[in-house]
Amino acid sequence: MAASSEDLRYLSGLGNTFSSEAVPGSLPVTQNSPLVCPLGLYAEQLSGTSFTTPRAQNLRTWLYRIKPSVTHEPFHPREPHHGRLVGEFDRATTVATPTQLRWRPAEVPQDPLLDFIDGLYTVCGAGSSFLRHGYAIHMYAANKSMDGCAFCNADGDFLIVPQQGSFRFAVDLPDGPSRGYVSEIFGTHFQLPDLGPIGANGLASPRDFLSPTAWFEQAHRPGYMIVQKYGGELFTATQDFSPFNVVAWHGNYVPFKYDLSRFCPFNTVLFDHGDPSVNTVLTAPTDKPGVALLDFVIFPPRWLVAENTFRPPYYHRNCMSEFMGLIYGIYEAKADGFVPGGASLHSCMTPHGPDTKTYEATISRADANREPFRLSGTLAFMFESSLIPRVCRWALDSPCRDLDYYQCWIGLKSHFSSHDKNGAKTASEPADAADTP
Ligand SMILES: O=C(O)Cc1cc(O)ccc1O
Ligand SMILES: [Fe+2]
Repeated sequence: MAASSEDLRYLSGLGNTFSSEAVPGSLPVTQNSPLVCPLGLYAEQLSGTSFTTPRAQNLRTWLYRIKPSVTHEPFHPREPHHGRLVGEFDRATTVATPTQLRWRPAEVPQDPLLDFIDGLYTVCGAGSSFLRHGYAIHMYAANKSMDGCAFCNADGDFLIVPQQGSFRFAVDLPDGPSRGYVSEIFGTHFQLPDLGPIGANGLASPRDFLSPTAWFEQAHRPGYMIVQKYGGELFTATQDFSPFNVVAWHGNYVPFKYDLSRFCPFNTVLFDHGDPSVNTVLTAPTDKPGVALLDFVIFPPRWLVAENTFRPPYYHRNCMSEFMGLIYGIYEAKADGFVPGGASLHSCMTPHGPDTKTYEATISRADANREPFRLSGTLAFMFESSLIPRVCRWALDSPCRDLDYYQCWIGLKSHFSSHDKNGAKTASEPADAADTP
């Protein structure tokens, strides 16, 4: 049995410490671990950071369960094992490539039936879940709800971006098939970015992050399967009850969901194209200030108003690596080939930017680019990391791979002329000394 959507209630606010009880009086009030918990529940602490992590980053939750998580048969490697998940990105498992990569969307299969776990496969990543440093980027296509089965991840935190369909955890598919993207971060957690000079408000607001309230099912469930992801591998163990048996809880280590349409974008209002960091929804920091293990950045509908400016993304090479996906619509830098459900990867220092069609259309519509323009009906995103990803062999060999991707820039022709019709300096005239880098 799953909770119907009417049963689902949420608590609002990222980073808050919450309390929730499904039965009045089920949450111990003056201590975490009483000799006997109210209503005969078991107390269980879930630690998301080391015990001694400084208070501002410390994450833990106290759960009051009908039976504790420990009550299960031994773990075994999961069978059948599709073996397309990676937790350590080394030469044995993955490939290094500076090539611009792009993939068409994976078909959501009719057959075989795949739930979220079987439909999940790693595309690329860096580091190691064992060393608690790094990340993995996965994609999934699923056509079946998880039934009598729950997923648990010992390796890291999942940030799931459904592109099609809807689901809830353990992944039920109430409206048919689903497809999407997952970033997984090892050894750290997502937080809201600092806002700097933007001030106290803007971008993603803490109150729009929703965490579920306590909810439980009590029935005897023989053969309930727990799938544990550990070191990039899957293990299963059975138990005779549902793990969704938390009658009460309190703490700040909680799952949350966020509706991207709530994002309040900021942008340049006079000239030039701002850097995409201004659209960061969540960031997973490293120890170096301003250097992310993984930023989740979006390119939402918004007004483009910059004057005398090439408004699409600029051509660039970035020491950060950029994995992109498209949820719906057309991405502003690619006239075609980058479609909803597809993906691209531009690794550290790999040149990229608008395709030829976008460049030519933009500069030939110079007048139109002086008018405010509402970019509508589109939502793209980027997972951006300071760690260079290695790519899974099956992703490189996938029939969805767009081997002609590079062609989208081959048509970029020289527009250079030594006589600038706007009267600016020409190539034959040396620049002023002060202008010389
Ligand atoms: O490469 C991309 O399309 C993402 C991106 C968008 C943008 O507006 C500026 C820089 C950047 O990397
Ligand atoms: Fe980029």
